[in-house]
Amino acid sequence: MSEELFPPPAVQVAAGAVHLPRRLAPGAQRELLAACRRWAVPPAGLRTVRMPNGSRMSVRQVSLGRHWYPYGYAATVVDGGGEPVKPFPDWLGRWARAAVDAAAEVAGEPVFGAVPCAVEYDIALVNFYGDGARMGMHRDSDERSAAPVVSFSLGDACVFRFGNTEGRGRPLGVPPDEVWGRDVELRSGDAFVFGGPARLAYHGVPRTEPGSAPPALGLRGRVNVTVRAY
Ligand SMILES: O=C(O)CCC(=O)C(=O)O
Ligand SMILES: [Fe+2]
Repeated sequence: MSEELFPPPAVQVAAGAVHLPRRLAPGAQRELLAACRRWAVPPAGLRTVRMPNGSRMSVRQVSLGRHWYPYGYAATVVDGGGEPVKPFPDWLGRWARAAVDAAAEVAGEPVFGAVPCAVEYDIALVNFYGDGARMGMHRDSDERSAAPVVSFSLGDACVFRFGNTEGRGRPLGVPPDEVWGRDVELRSGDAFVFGGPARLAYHGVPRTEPGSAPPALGLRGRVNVTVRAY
C-alpha cells in the first residue's frame, strides 16, 4: 500500500454511521495487534465459530468480557471448552469512547447520546480474516445495550458493506448488478462507529484485499475489533 500524505476525511455514511479513516496511528495499531495476539492464545483463545445450521464461519474469533456464540453472550466458552472468557481491558473502552466523540463531531448532531461519551464498554469481539474470509450481512443484535458499536481495523483492507435496518437482502427494486447499501473501504487503523438510528443496521464484509496491509505492521490478513456494551 502506498504511503499517503493525508488520510481521507471522516464521513457519515448513513445517519448514525461514521467512518473515521486512520483513526489509529501506526504505534496504536501495533499495540492493538500485540494485544490481539495475546488474546488469541488459549485458553479461551482464537476459535472457529460453528453456526446453528452446522456451517462454520470463515472468520476466526476471540471474545473479551463476555463470550459471543450464535446467538447470545455467556461468561464462559459455552460452545467450546467451557473456559472463562478473557477480561475486557479498560483502555479499549477509553479508545472506543474517544472514537464515539470523534464520530459525534462528524455527525454534528447528538446521534450517539451524551457528549462526552460515558458508555461503559465491557465486551469486544476480535475477528481474524485470513485470505478469502468474509462475513455475511447481519445485525449486531445480541447486546441489551443500545450504545454505539465501535470497530477498529488492522492489516488488510476490506470492503465493509453497510446496509439498512430493514433486511439483509437486496432491497426490492434494486437490480442484481447494482451495488446497494454503502460500500466503504476499511483500511488498517480505521474506526467505524454505528449507533443511534444505525445501531441495528445490517452490515458485513464481502471481501478483504489480501496483501494490502501496511508492511511495517507485520500482519498477514485482517483483524477487526468491535467494541460493544452488553
Ligand atoms: O470485520 C468487520 O469489519 C465487521 C465485524 C462485524 O460486523 C462483527 O464482528 O459483528
Ligand atoms: Fe457486526
